[in-house]
Amino acid sequence: MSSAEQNLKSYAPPLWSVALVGNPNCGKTALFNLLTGARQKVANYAGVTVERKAGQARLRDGRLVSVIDLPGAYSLTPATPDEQVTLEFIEGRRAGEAAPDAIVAVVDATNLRMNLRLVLELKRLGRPMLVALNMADVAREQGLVIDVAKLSAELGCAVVETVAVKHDGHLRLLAQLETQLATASSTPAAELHAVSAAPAQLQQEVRRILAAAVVQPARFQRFHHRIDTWVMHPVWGLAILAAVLFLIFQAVFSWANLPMDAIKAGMAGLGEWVTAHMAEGPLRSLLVDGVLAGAGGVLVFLPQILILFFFILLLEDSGYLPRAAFLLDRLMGTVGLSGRAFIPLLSSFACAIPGIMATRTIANWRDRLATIMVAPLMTCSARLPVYALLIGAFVPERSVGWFNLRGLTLFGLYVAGVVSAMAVAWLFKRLWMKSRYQPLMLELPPYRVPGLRNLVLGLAERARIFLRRVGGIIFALMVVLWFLSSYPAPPEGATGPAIQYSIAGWLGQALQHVFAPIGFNWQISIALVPGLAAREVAVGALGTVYALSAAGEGLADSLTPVIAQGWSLATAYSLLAWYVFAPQCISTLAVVKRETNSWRYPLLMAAYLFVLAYAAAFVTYRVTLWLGG
Ligand SMILES: Nc1nc2c(ncn2[C@@H]2O[C@H](COP(=O)(O)OP(=O)(O)OP(=O)(O)O)[C@@H](O)[C@H]2O)c(=O)[nH]1
Ligand SMILES: [Mg+2]
Repeated sequence: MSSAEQNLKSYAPPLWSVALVGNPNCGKTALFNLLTGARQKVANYAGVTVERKAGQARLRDGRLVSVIDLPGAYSLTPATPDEQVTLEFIEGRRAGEAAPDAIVAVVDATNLRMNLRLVLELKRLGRPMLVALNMADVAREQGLVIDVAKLSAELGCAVVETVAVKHDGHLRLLAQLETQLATASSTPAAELHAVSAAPAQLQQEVRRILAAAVVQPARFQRFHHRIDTWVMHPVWGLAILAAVLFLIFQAVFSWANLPMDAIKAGMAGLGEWVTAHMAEGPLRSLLVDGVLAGAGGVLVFLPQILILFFFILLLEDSGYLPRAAFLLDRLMGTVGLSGRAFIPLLSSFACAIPGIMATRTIANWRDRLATIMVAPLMTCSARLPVYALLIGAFVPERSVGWFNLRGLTLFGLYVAGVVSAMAVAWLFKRLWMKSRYQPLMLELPPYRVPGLRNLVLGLAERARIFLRRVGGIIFALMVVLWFLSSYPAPPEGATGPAIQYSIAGWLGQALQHVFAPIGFNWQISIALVPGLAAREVAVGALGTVYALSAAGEGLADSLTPVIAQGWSLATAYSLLAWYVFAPQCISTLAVVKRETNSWRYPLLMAAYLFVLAYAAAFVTYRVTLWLGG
């Protein structure tokens, strides 16, 4: 054992730590995932990571190293809140956190001209450093010849090639970390190159290094230029975008039938089995009416959610998204949103929480706030079960020309969310905070064939999150709701279903006064209460409430036919309209509080969304009734 190692042993914890620093979209997170086995989000556009994440990597000799993934930064002069995180962290200025022991500067080997500037800036900090020359595979394909030894000599630190999308693409980096760790305690801070921070001089230095260490291929015609003439065309581009989104919603309905039927049949079978094998009593009712009808009713929507995410992941990894942002920039500019808002808003289709966090890539505070305020109007995946349930019950399975009518309706609901977000943003900027339109500056990544590994991991992650919600918060709320719906038990000689005499029944009747004008019955009114915590709970809650209100015999084995018979079309449409707007997600409000650092904005958000929801449901209900619904 070397003396250096003994030295390290003697001050064992905290672990030796390295931070991954580099330009946006150079593959830091992909590398982080490889090194630590984490599953952080990787996607082909700038600004995916907005928070620092820590993990541990095991070196080949068994020692552990702490690895920190950071948001990408173009330079050490931060322009946006996410870049700020990076700078503060590597300088050790974040409260309660020590600066990393070494920096791994991750660079995109195919874009050294831009990436090396940051490396030179990092170098000036004088900290132990090594360079991971990532995307070595793509560089080789492009015919780029990089003399690693020369580059290392020029930069004055170790340089290793990595391929963050291959399972063994990080081995050289691991080996280098091991070497560096062995000498860590004996190495003084790296010697400083006399490089000035002035941008022009940095650029000159980069050019000099490139000339010495890199042989550019003779004219490389990027194939994405040819695709872009179509995809970014002002007319064809929009048509392609509309077609892509449209196809996704078609697929959500037409592909999901088979697996959904299978899950439904499984749940129904399980319910029958429990009913047959358990004595009648509260426990059986809890299992069948509470858990299976409630949480099981939500589980059915797993296939649709996975299909939606399959497409979102494909789009994210292909490099298409920033291009769509450019296409829509003008449109978004007219309502006062920045083109940079596109990706946060698109992420909000999955869930408003990462969407709101992604607004950290927007430098202008007013633009950022406007984006945060409208993010919950994007249809998050938790609304999908509610939409799907109501559409399944009220919209006939029919095709209109080439299209599936249900898919069409779903598409319409998503469009309603987007259009109202635009309208609210417009009003918001008009009434409250004017800021001038700023043209969009966004890096266009090269197109990439989406990696299977990333896709599979991403889907597994979504499934895990959904199942955890079903098994966690949804399950817990269902049990509470079952309890509230079953007790107190009905008095002797009561005739109606037991739930009418319970606490929940009583609550539902009271709330119905508020909701009657928009056409909600007492069952819906009850379901909205636990649905406040998380949207899809409302579906489970309806399952439980209806299972318990079907007195005795007619146990609702599936919710769809029950509501198809019991509700008017006007009620169903009104509930859909309510769901397009209502702020039924406590976690979203909590994140808004955190990101804006004040209670003012989440409260304002909740208020305006409730008013909007009530108004929209009211109008929808009245108009549908008037039309004879
Ligand atoms: N072919 C190839 N693709 C890579 C490699 N490393 C990363 N990618 C892809 O590059 C894209 C960006 O990867 P990320 O890991 O999200 O990049 P990042 O540096 O964390 O980006 P930000 O978080 O936005 O700063 C993804 O589409 C990855 O699949 C590589 O070595 N080779
Ligand atoms: Mg990242």
